[in-house]
Amino acid sequence: GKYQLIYFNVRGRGEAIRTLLKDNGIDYEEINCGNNWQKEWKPQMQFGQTPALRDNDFLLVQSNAILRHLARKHGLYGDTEEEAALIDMINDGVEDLRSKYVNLIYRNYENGKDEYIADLPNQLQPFEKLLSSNGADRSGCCVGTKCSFADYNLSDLLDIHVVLAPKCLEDFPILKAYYQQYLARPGVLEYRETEAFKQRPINGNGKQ
Ligand SMILES: N[C@@H](CCC(=O)N[C@@H](CS(=O)(=O)O)C(=O)NCC(=O)O)C(=O)O
Repeated sequence: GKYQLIYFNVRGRGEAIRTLLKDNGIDYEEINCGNNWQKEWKPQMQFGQTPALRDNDFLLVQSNAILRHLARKHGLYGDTEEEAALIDMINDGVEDLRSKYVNLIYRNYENGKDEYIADLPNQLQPFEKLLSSNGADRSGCCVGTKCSFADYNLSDLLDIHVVLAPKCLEDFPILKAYYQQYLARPGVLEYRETEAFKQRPINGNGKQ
């Protein structure tokens, strides 16, 4: 049956999942759990949190576990064990920066934004270096020559940081080209032109 993505109407930790599904032509149903979160949805979730993916009668939470589950099922996890390990490594690096971003947005935006943006080059440099060794600026793939789930997560991370700090990729030509390759993917381009994408806030508190 069809997958169901259960999340709030925000990009947040769901957008990499949505873009992976859309770009790979994988049909899914979007369920907005914001309407009755506390009573109906939160109690069903293993950690009381969302996003969640329902795969028939299998319910999975944790955004990175969802990305990996879809990657295993749909061939988006590299071609060798080493590639899979590098994809995991990069995705974990994305998670580290995403967690810092989430903390800024929800707990320290007014006082922490300038310092966060000043430190952003230090956070992006490792990705620039990692992607400079395999032609990711041309292929759009952070590992090997085929897109993986980490590409959707890393590209979404760059996407939300370009909103926060528009010039943040100016000193990172590889990352900038890699991000442009992502935006030019037919499936991504098409999805980003939908009203569903355009009207969806990045975060739940209106800050970006
Ligand atoms: N580690 C989890 C974090 C999930 C999480 O923090 N979810 C938030 C929503 S969001 O921050 O991802 O937008 C949530 O369910 N909050 C509601 C609640 O905790 O009751 C993941 O990666 O999925």
